[in-house]
Amino acid sequence: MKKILVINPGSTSTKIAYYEDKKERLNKNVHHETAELEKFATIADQYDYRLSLIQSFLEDEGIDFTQLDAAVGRGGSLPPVEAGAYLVNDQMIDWLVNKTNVHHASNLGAMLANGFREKSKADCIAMVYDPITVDQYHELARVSGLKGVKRTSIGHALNMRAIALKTAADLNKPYEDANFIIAHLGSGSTISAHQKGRMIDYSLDDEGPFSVERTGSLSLKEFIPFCYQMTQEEITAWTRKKGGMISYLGTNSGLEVEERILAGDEEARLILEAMAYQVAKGIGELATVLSGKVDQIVITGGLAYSERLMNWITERVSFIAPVSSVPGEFEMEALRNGALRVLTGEEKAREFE
Ligand SMILES: Nc1ncnc2c1ncn2[C@@H]1O[C@H](COP(=O)(O)OP(=O)(O)O)[C@@H](O)[C@H]1O
Ligand SMILES: CCCC(=O)OP(=O)(O)O
Repeated sequence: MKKILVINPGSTSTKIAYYEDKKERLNKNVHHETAELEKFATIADQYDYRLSLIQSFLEDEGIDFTQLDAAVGRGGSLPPVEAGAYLVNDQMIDWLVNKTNVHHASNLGAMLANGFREKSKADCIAMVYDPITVDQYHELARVSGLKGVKRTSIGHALNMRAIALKTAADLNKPYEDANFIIAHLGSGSTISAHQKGRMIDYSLDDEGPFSVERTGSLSLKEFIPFCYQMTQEEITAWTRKKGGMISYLGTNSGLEVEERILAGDEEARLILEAMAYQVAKGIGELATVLSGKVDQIVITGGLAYSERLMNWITERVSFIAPVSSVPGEFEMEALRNGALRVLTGEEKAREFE
């Protein structure tokens, strides 16, 4: 029996799960107070705080973390990498702490997994799976339109690949023979074009549709003047934490917006419908990347629970391919499955270099 601890750090919480083989023994979302996290200057500085909080939580739940076979974390902003498993090593931690310029909570995944590996038995491994920087872009997708400005593949690779594999299994078609468009709509959003088992292009929430907190694409001529009124940190926070739906409606909660629409709030309806409209445009754009050969369109993430949003998107894109939804995310299971495949020798974990 393989004992696996899964750690998925988010901006306001750390999801943790403990499995014995595929059996889930614990699955919890440990919430972090904003005031607590604001005390730390950087994401990496949150390490000790999150580690001890998770440890006390595991102790309270009677989970023995000294006998783990694997501690697996959501992979953060590594340099562009192939999909799959990566063992945590000193180079990886050095990159996430000192070198990356994408400061995202997932960067703590490798560090926290390593922290629990150090507390566990000698043969326990620490690894990450399908980090946010999985890069399978094809050559054309890398050209941005301005030399020197890169198009980078940074998104919800873990959940999108898990959903793609699930969809392929549901359709009884090998993933390597299938073409899908998978839209992850959570706090952030990524839409991905999967061609024969590879995510060859994305429509992201900093260059495609807006999400609940992020702006999506903006008119450069309208936006450039703002860049002269703020620091780089301020403008990054504004566009990534205070953009999109929250900038119009003051909330990042799709649930609250649904309630407002039910109560007759016309602005709430307009903005949610505009989000659906932009997501549909993103899907349409990626359908051209696949030359219209799309087996299935799948909407996932928390917003896929919204029937209203699903209907608005489906109305516009169902001419391309059948549309289905897998609400929520399957990141914990995907991390567990990756660790299990490595522990059983079905998949080889790469060394990060
Ligand atoms: N039934 C629902 N209707 C509308 N929005 C929902 C529903 N359930 C969850 N959401 C919204 O989904 C978003 C969170 O998605 P989620 O995938 O959990 O994000 P993350 O894991 O990135 O924080 C929130 O805006 C939340 O309010
Ligand atoms: C940075 C790409 C992945 C991402 O946006 O994740 P969250 O939505 O969890 O912030």
